[in-house]
Amino acid sequence: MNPMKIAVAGASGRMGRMLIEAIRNDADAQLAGALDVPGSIGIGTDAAAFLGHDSGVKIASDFATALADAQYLIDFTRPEGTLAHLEYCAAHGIKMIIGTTGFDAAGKAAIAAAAEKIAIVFAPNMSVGVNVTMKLLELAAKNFSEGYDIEIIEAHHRHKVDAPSGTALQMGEVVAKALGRDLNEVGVFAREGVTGPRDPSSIGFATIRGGDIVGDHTVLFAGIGERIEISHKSSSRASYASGSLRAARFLAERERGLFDMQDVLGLR
Ligand SMILES: NC(=O)C1=CN([C@@H]2O[C@H](COP(=O)(O)OP(=O)(O)OC[C@H]3O[C@@H](n4cnc5c(N)ncnc54)[C@H](OP(=O)(O)O)[C@@H]3O)[C@@H](O)[C@H]2O)C=CC1
Ligand SMILES: O=C(O)C1=N[C@H](C(=O)O)C[C@H](O)C1
Repeated sequence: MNPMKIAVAGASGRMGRMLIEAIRNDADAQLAGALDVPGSIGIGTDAAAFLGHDSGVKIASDFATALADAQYLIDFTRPEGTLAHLEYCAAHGIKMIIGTTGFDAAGKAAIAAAAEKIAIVFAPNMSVGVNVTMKLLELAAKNFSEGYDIEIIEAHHRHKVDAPSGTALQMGEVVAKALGRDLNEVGVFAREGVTGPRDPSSIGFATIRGGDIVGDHTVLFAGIGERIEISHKSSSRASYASGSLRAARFLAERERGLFDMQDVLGLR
């Protein structure tokens, strides 16, 4: 098999760098482009310079240069960036792996519309562990439908800009769906002052931001006389990068359509 020609958006970011390192270590993948915003610190430098390596790929800010040789774009940036890249990729037949979080409904609809033209994997968490945890949550929620209060607690590093995390929201959606509830109706995202007693159908969210926490998620099922906690903790971003490359391999045979990591991992 020829190596997959992969460009990375947000090349100077935490995930961008992790992806460039993962591509370098994967015999099936080749770094084919590196994209970042105008004015970003790495523009014009070699994309693998932080590894002390010369990849021959310079970080560029214009899409035509950065994506000229790319078959795939892996995008971990910001919603507005991803949506601009999406338009270009859909017009030029470049498949996308989207890890960015924090989209509103219109952004998600734009991704779904683009997937009629190109193949896309879009998931708030690319790690195998988190995606298996989603299945555990489905099972747990079905068995704790009465008498258990459900709260989702997530913790991330001080630089994270969106809350709750995309993963926490997906966990809430999985649990709500298993219980026949709508997260838009039962999600509680803030509590302060005299809140009154807890609505038993609610799903609460709590967010912690600090230091260099990579990403912790816990779903708490609190009953009378017992508590069940299902937790996942990331200690490195490597699992997100390896999951992204697995997603690219999954897209190799697909021309169009919207997929997530449950599809990639055969968990659906
Ligand atoms: N799905 C998953 O498994 C995971 C998802 N994420 C998500 O990925 C995203 C990025 O996370 P992280 O790498 O930590 O963030 P960083 O801030 O470290 O990196 C973001 C990168 O995107 C660039 N960028 C910023 N704004 C724009 C824009 N408008 N258009 C294009 N590029 C832009 C930044 O450039 P500059 O530095 O110059 O501003 C930077 O290179 C977040 O949404 C996060 O939640 C993170 C980890 C795992
Ligand atoms: O910003 C991060 O770091 C992470 N973001 C993703 C999210 O919002 O769920 C995934 C992971 O938790 C790390």
